[in-house]
Amino acid sequence: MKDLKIVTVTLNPAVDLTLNVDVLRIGEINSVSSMRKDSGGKGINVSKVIHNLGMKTVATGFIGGSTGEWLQADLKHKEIPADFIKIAGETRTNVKIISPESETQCNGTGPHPHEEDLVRLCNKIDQLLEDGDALILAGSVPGETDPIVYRKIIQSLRKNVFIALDTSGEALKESIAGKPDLIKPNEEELSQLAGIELRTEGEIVRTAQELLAQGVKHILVSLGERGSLYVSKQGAFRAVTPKVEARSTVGAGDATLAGFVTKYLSTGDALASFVFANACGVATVLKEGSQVCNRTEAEQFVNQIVCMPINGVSV
Ligand SMILES: Nc1ncnc2c1ncn2[C@@H]1O[C@H](COP(=O)(O)OP(=O)(O)O)[C@@H](O)[C@H]1O
Ligand SMILES: O=P(O)(O)OC[C@H]1O[C@](O)(COP(=O)(O)O)[C@@H](O)[C@@H]1O
Repeated sequence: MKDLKIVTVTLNPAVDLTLNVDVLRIGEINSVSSMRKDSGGKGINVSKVIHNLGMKTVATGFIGGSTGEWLQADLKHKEIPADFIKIAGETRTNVKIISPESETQCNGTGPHPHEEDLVRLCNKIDQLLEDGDALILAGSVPGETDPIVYRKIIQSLRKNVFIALDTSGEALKESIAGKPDLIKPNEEELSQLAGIELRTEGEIVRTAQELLAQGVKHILVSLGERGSLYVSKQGAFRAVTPKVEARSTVGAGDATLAGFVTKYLSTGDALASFVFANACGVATVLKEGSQVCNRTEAEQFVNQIVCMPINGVSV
């Protein structure tokens, strides 16, 4: 069989600076007990997981300035294939403050690409992909960039590939018409897309079914420590994850997406992919900072994920 590959696109990468504090007091001087610096941004994290799972991946997108250089060097050190486009401006730094009670995130805006940078990116994606591969578009849209950007990228594709999208707000809304094969919103992102607060499992499933009608084939809604929901033509399913002592949930959504697409591309089994996705998510919350799971860590959780069909969806 051909060696399939997953290309990830991060329009707005970040260096994640994680500060661990024993107590966080807003408006006061806080002591940092430990800190770490990781390369981050959604597509980049997805590529890290795919690489750890043993599948071929290439990370692309936009980087800028010395922060971008650091990020690229870090990926090189981790032997993760990367092929980024340099743009003007400085790649952002996202600060995560973790205390025993809370996780606070301060994320930057990031430099925005010009129209010609986008053309270069679309050409690069086309060069990197072959028929049968997968493309994962993940993360926020930088600065003043038009939120239609992901739809434009999808529409520029000349290869027959599986397309997964993980973004939020206007960018998610504008991308649905591009008919990505899979989306992975969390509960809040799906509520924003629906324009109402989704309070019950039934409401989430019904919203997902409306998206199916609009051409999205797989909807994976992550619910943090409550696991996730999966909706496709096969039906609606719930996965419950085991209770663990989370060190940092940063990157858990990215690991979930990577787990699903990696398994789905190699097996075509959507439910096994859904279970594996959750196993990757749980295994990642046990890691400090923006570190992600490897295959052994994820596989340890597969048998502990309880996956069941959702029958008789109630409001
Ligand atoms: N505290 C937790 N305990 C166990 N599993 C978790 C926890 N937080 C997240 N997960 C797992 O990781 C997945 C993705 O996490 P989530 O926080 O929903 O993603 P996102 O970062 O995109 O909002 C969840 O669906 C679940 O499987
Ligand atoms: O692109 P966005 O939505 O601003 O998010 C960027 C942040 O998301 C992360 O990729 C983590 O994402 P998840 O916690 O959703 O998996 C961080 O590495 C990064 O700082």
